[in-house]
Amino acid sequence: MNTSSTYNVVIFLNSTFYTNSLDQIIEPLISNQSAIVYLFNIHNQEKLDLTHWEKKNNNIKVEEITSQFVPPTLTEETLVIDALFGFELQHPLSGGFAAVARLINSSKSTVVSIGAPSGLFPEDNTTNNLNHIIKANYTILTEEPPLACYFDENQPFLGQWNILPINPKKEEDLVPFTSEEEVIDIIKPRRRFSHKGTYGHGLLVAGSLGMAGACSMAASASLKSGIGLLTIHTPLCNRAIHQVSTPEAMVDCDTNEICFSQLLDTTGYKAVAVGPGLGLAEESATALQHLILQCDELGTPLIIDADGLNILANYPHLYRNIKGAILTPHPVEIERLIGKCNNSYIRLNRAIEFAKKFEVFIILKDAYSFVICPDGSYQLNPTGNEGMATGGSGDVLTGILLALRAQGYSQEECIKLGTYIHGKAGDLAALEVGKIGMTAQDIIKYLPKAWKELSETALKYNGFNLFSNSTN
Ligand SMILES: NC(=O)C1=CN([C@@H]2O[C@H](COP(=O)(O)OP(=O)(O)OC[C@H]3O[C@@H](n4cnc5c(N)ncnc54)[C@H](O)[C@@H]3O)[C@@H](O)[C@H]2O)[C@@H](O)CC1
Ligand SMILES: Nc1ncnc2c1ncn2[C@@H]1O[C@H](COP(=O)(O)OP(=O)(O)O)[C@@H](O)[C@H]1O
Ligand SMILES: [K+]
Repeated sequence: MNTSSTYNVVIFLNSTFYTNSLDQIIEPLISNQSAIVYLFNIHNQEKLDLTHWEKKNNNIKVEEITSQFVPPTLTEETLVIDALFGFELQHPLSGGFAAVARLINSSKSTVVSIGAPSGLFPEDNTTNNLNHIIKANYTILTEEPPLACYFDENQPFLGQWNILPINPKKEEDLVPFTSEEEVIDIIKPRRRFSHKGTYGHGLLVAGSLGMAGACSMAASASLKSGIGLLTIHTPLCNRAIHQVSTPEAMVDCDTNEICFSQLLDTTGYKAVAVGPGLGLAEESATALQHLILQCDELGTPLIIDADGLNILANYPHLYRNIKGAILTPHPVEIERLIGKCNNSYIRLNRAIEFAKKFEVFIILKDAYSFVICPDGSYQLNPTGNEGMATGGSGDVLTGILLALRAQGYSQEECIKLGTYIHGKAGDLAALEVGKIGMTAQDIIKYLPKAWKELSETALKYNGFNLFSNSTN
């Protein structure tokens, strides 16, 4: 047998593999280079005969593997094509296939997986053997991505992935994403004869000594998302900061110099958001419990973020008092509520269980954020980018959500529209200033443009639902 070190391209091909990929993907990848195909004609399957293909391309040699095979030498220069398994696997790779995965993973070759990095399951990889999944540099998906593609821990297997939908999925099998059509149906126009009272008075309870910024960014984001009136409740030490940074907002100072401590009356507020930069002081924990009970009793729409969630996690008996609230945890914050999770799939499912059990709405924030409703349904948010991985981005989202709840949007409308516009503003910021240099303040800066573009699209495509949906 030839040693493969003489070949530029080494292909591991399974006979069950969708054969369209041969001419549509594999041939163009090989181009005119010398290539060897290790063809695994799997038991019980119809045999794949590549004799004709081999004859047509004289740079390609096909070697059928029936039992043992001498593993090829894979060098830094070799291009490895993994065309063994797509996303249909239900058991970890074993035997010879596991050995191939280990061989490829220990090499320095560039690896292109087709269909899936062989060995990866489409959703739940909890029972998988992670050492037996091929680590690709690039994956060419032959159908729309399953859930596993949106989880952080699977990216080392997938590498950079792209979709070439040779095998398009049925609508009902697609991972659900919030669409632009959906959000333009949600967004409401501003009435010509409206006033600040029309768009709600929101209360932002945020900030502490050293974290005026979190409060300030949430406040600015609210103000740039259409809120009618905004009151900031914050410790005394930050009063001057907010009066200067957001003069449009009123500042209601806590009696405590450095942290949130007062028992608040939420009467008169259309919505309350609590948490950004709040800190974890004991006084704040007491005041937060009171605030949660108040909102529950008065039915005040509530958004809980950041340290609000961190404090809440210490008082599980209060979970039954947050019915109808919106929670906006990042992965570390949600685990304080639902316990440590071994992977993103478990985390998502436990978050869904939590949403169902306590009838709350959750935005599980990450590179792809999940918006989860109490009926257990969820959607992924399609907007946003890695430039948003910077302190304060989440505080901006909280501000947006407060503005939307104050304006009367329902929780479901609010989480879908809010995450969408947050990511869109981030995308506009990235377009203008780039992903490295952008900050949370740039997301705020581009919020008005994001709202403008989305409103114009809404007006163009559905006349803004002027008659069915407007605030009056
Ligand atoms: N300028 C300011 O005043 C700022 C204040 N902040 C406030 O600081 C307080 C603490 O919040 P933190 O979130 O920093 O602290 P946490 O202790 O909740 O979480 C911090 C850890 O979570 C990790 N993490 C975050 N997102 C993750 C993801 N998607 N996947 C995996 N790991 C992830 C981070 O790497 C970090 O190690 C909050 O009240 C927050 O509002 C922050 O928002 C940053 C800016
Ligand atoms: N890589 C990324 N791609 C898209 N969005 C991101 C990315 N990283 C962070 N984000 C978004 O930025 C926000 C970060 O929130 P969070 O972690 O609470 O930040 P902070 O506490 O600093 O305000 C979330 O909305 C998250 O979805
Ligand atoms: K594959």
